[in-house]
Amino acid sequence: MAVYTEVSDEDLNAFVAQYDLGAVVSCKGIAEGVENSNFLLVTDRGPYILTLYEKRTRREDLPFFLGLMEHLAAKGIACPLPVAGRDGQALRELCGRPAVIVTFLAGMWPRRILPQHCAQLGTALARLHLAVADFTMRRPNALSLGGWKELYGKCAARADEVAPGLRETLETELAALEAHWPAGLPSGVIHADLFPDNVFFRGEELSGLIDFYFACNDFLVYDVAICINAWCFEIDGSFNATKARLLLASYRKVRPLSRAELVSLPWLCRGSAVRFLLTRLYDWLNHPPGAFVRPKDPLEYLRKLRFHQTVRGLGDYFLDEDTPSPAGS
Ligand SMILES: Nc1ncnc2c1ncn2[C@@H]1O[C@H](COP(=O)(O)OP(=O)(O)OP(=O)(O)O)[C@@H](O)[C@H]1O
Ligand SMILES: N[C@@H](CCO)C(=O)O
Repeated sequence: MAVYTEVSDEDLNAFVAQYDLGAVVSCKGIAEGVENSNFLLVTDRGPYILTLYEKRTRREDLPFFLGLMEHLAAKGIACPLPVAGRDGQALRELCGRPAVIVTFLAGMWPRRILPQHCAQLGTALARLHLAVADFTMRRPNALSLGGWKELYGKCAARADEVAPGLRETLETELAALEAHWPAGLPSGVIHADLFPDNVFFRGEELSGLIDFYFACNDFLVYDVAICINAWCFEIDGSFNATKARLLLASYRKVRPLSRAELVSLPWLCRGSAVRFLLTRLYDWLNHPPGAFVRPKDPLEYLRKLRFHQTVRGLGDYFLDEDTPSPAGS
């Protein structure tokens, strides 16, 4: 479960006393998530989420993430809002970790993804991209080509322990991505980790987005590629074109995609597959024995990468247009 840092009652009470939230009623560790320690904190004022930021979240990035959530909430995007203490500060420290209390978002993430979830996701993602247009803070994507190469360097020697030939696959793919990565596409702040467990629904309706801790500046359509990988494959590894088509169609109704963006999608899907393959591979290889957080399966993303490598054009995904082939590298 994702509680890396235990918080004593004494520390918690002293921490919460800095806010206008009344007294602590209960505080329970949340099992889900792999990055940070999350607690469901209930005070006299109701439920909140207490997050202690762990290894991969850099302290200097936190003002960007918190500023982004404030900006989005002000624009009407349903997302957690950082709660300020009586001193006006939202970001403080608890048990030696940067820590924040954010508002609680009602809803559940979908355990079984239906096409209508993907349709609503497309709308929400496009709205998010429009809402960040006037957000002025910037954070370069540390997990793009340069970051992938760095991660590859840390994993290469042991990659074949996870799957025979993985080292060579990654090396060849990174070179291909470097040669074909698009340039000059419309850019802005992207969520960059909008997996199903970060999208809440109440009944049939999408009720909010969480977990902005990988948000960064990059091509907006790269976020679409991340979502295609995270939402449009079935458990057996097959690509679900209906889901992808719905995701794309609903996105394009809110934020039209240019031809250049559409044509780039296959390479962006390959890049996104490599991004999650590499972070998962790194976590898999560096997982302390006996740790309670189960690392996610890197090979799921190797299978997705292999699928995208066979794609000859956009028609193989969801569009009828005859577009140039990204394959053949
Ligand atoms: N604002 C919120 N309102 C309600 N529940 C929340 C909120 N934030 C987090 N949660 C709960 O905590 C869980 C973990 O949160 P989150 O996804 O932010 O953690 P993480 O460690 O960053 O995980 P990930 O592995 O997705 O990066 C969520 O699945 C959800 O159950
Ligand atoms: N969503 C990521 C983990 C958290 O960032 C993954 O599934 O690999």
